[in-house]
Amino acid sequence: MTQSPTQSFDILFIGSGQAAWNAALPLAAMGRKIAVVERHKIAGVCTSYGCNPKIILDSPIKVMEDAQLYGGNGLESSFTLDWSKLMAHKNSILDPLPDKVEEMLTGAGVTILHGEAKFADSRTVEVDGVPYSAETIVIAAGQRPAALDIPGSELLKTSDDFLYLPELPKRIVLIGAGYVAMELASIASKAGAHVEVVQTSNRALDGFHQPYASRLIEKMQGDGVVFHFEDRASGLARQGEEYVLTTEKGLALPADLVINATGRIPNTDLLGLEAAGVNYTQKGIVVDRYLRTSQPNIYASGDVLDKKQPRLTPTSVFEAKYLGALLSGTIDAPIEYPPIATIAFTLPRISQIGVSPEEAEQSGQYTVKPVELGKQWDFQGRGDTDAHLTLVFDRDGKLAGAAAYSREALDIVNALTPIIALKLSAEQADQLVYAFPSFESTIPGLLRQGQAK
Ligand SMILES: Cc1cc2nc3c(=O)[nH]c(=O)nc-3n(C[C@H](O)[C@H](O)[C@H](O)COP(=O)(O)OP(=O)(O)OC[C@H]3O[C@@H](n4cnc5c(N)ncnc54)[C@H](O)[C@@H]3O)c2cc1C
Ligand SMILES: NC(=O)c1ccc[n+]([C@@H]2O[C@H](COP(=O)([O-])OP(=O)(O)OC[C@H]3O[C@@H](n4cnc5c(N)ncnc54)[C@H](O)[C@@H]3O)[C@@H](O)[C@H]2O)c1
Repeated sequence: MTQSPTQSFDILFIGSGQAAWNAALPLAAMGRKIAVVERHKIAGVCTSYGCNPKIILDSPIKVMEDAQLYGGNGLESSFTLDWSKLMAHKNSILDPLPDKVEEMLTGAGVTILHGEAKFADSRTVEVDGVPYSAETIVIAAGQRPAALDIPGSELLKTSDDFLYLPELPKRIVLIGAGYVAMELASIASKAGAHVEVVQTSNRALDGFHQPYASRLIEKMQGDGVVFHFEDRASGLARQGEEYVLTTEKGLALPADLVINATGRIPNTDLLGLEAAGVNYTQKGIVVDRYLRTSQPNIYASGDVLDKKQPRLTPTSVFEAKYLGALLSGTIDAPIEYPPIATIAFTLPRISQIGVSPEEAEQSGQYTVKPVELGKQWDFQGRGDTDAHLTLVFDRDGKLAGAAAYSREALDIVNALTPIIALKLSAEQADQLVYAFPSFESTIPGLLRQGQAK
């Protein structure tokens, strides 16, 4: 029997998430022969197991809490959250998206290969054992939840499971207090579950402005979330209908669901990177300033990279767009990352961009100005009375960073992003006429604080 010749492509992407399709699409539109390999759902984590399902589940919960803040002030609200209906609503919106993204890609001429990709050599990728060759290969394989090495670990669930729960369990224990654990704790507790958090250190949301993380912990404790700090999960067992999580300090926490949220690891282990000569560390694939790996025809983008930038969807999109331009020959310059806004979608939210107040204090090169947003009439009107903003100004008095604690922290950080990224001065901001009333309309006034001695 004659073997069919190996199909070849100009560029083959491993993974179909934001870090891949935002490059694959423009390159295909330019006439390049593109393949995208995906072993699971098309469009990756953000679409089905990350940002999108999380925010659909969070949104009505925020509406409930926002409305409750008007209690006694003209809006008497009483809501009932039906988790199963909310989950069905979320699924009805998001379940069709992978097919829609696949149609969009194939419509542009991209070949989708469903299966597990593994390098045979630096120009050949096997998909479920079938070889395909490509001149250029982009690794955009993302991350997955880290495993926890404790007895009974096979009983642990992850955020992937939480985001598809048909019913909300009565008692949930979350291991970890990073983005994933804090966001899920916020949703689950407000939706009616009893939530406990076991965390190794004495802090939550590492990397965020810690006074705000402490405020958030207090607020969540007030909502009934129980935090067990400076402790570690040591074992999980099933006892009849329930689970019991034991900890190193001797706690035995009964629960209906135990979620491991102790971090995410890069999907580098099954790729056969040695066969391709691609260097990587435990944190991900090593690239140069052109997102090129140790093998010159192989690039990488998104969460799978070993990088200092936050592993977020906007970072993956930025890298994919950069690669799209680089591989089409439109640009030849190294990647220059702008300041990247980040937010924990808790209630209230915590957001941050640019130089953090902690970095500013350490370097001594900046001025840090606190702003009591919660004392302003508009925040008081909405009941967002704990809202707070910390601004970081550089030596020229320009805004270099900001951290916000507020129900509106998303809008606040997005409003400040162009000011920081474009390094606008107070005088330039004076030329921006925003709609009023709004946080944006206060920005010129806030920027003048950078000039005050
Ligand atoms: C619970 C949760 C909430 C989040 N919320 C937010 C948020 O609110 N905002 C935000 O900005 N970010 C959020 N993130 C992070 C965001 O989802 C990621 O940064 C983003 O999805 C990264 O995109 P990517 O394309 O690099 O990787 P991914 O989306 O992980 O895509 C990689 C793809 O590669 C595939 N793959 C891996 N190995 C192979 C292989 N060998 N063969 C074939 N296919 C393979 C995977 O199946 C996957 O589909 C969240 C993450 C989680 C887990
Ligand atoms: N809003 C967003 O943008 C968003 C939301 C969710 C996830 N994400 C992305 O996903 C990534 C992963 O988030 P994550 O929360 O899984 O990881 P993380 O690294 O942010 O947090 C993990 C937490 O687990 C704790 N921990 C580690 N081992 C432990 C143990 N044995 N017992 C108890 N606690 C332990 C750590 O101290 C840390 O607090 C984030 O870095 C981010 O890039 C982003």
